[in-house]
Amino acid sequence: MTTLAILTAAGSGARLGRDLPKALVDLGGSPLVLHAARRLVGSGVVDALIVTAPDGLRDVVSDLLAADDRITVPVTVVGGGPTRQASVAAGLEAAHARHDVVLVHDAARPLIPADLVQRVVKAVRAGHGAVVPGLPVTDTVKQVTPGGDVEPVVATPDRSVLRAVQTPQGFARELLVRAHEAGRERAVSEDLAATDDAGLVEALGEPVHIVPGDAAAAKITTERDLRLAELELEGRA
Ligand SMILES: Nc1ccn([C@@H]2O[C@H](COP(=O)(O)OP(=O)(O)OP(=O)(O)O)[C@@H](O)[C@H]2O)c(=O)n1
Ligand SMILES: C[C@](O)(CO)[C@H](O)COP(=O)(O)O
Repeated sequence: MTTLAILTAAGSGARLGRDLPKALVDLGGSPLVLHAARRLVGSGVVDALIVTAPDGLRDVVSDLLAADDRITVPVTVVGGGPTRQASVAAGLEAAHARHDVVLVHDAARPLIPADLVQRVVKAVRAGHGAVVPGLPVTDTVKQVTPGGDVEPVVATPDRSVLRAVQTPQGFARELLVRAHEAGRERAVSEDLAATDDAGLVEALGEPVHIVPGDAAAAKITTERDLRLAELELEGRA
């Protein structure tokens, strides 16, 4: 019974707008991918890592992880695909079948607390095949017909039943493999691809469960998010 984490780091970071891929952008002296890898390993419940790296940067990512003394589990670095879904699928293909639980985590969420990782793994090991951390939605949410500067509102969903989901998402390995195989055709383009792995499990008709998320696991998409992560790291958030 071992747990593998697939750490997605192959995105370009277009919305961050730096001249290097987002996973390699510095946060408090270390690149995002290293923060995320350290915290996954530091949780004590991850036995191996597979990292998806941008084209042409596999060696750079490999060397970074190999040089860090906090990365004490075996690491494999694979090339990513054109979408996050394709990158996770590439990671899964490289996964050894001995790992019965697989976490999928974004390098873009570098500051995950150990207890969040532990909570997800514990719920999968308790028998839930797909487990996702989520936070209550605090804004009122409107459903619109998108397009144009002024969009018509269609509905106001009841926010008490909504959760904003994060990573790491945890899965029984065979369920995640089945979900990616069934959704394979969607992985080619951003328009079709699932934005998270749990979505592929839902498409199979299999149950997905939510455990409490953590604000510290926020995703870095823009410069503002990076500034907030700096504050979080300094304990000032
Ligand atoms: N083809 C891709 C696209 C994304 N990711 C990873 O998936 C996570 C979530 O993606 P996102 O935050 O959207 O990252 P980017 O795609 O890099 O950002 P952007 O959309 O702004 O380019 C990130 O850790 C990113 O590295 C990946 O491994 N392979
Ligand atoms: C998987 C994810 O982190 C869950 O919130 C997120 O959907 C991935 O980010 P993206 O910007 O939608 O690719």
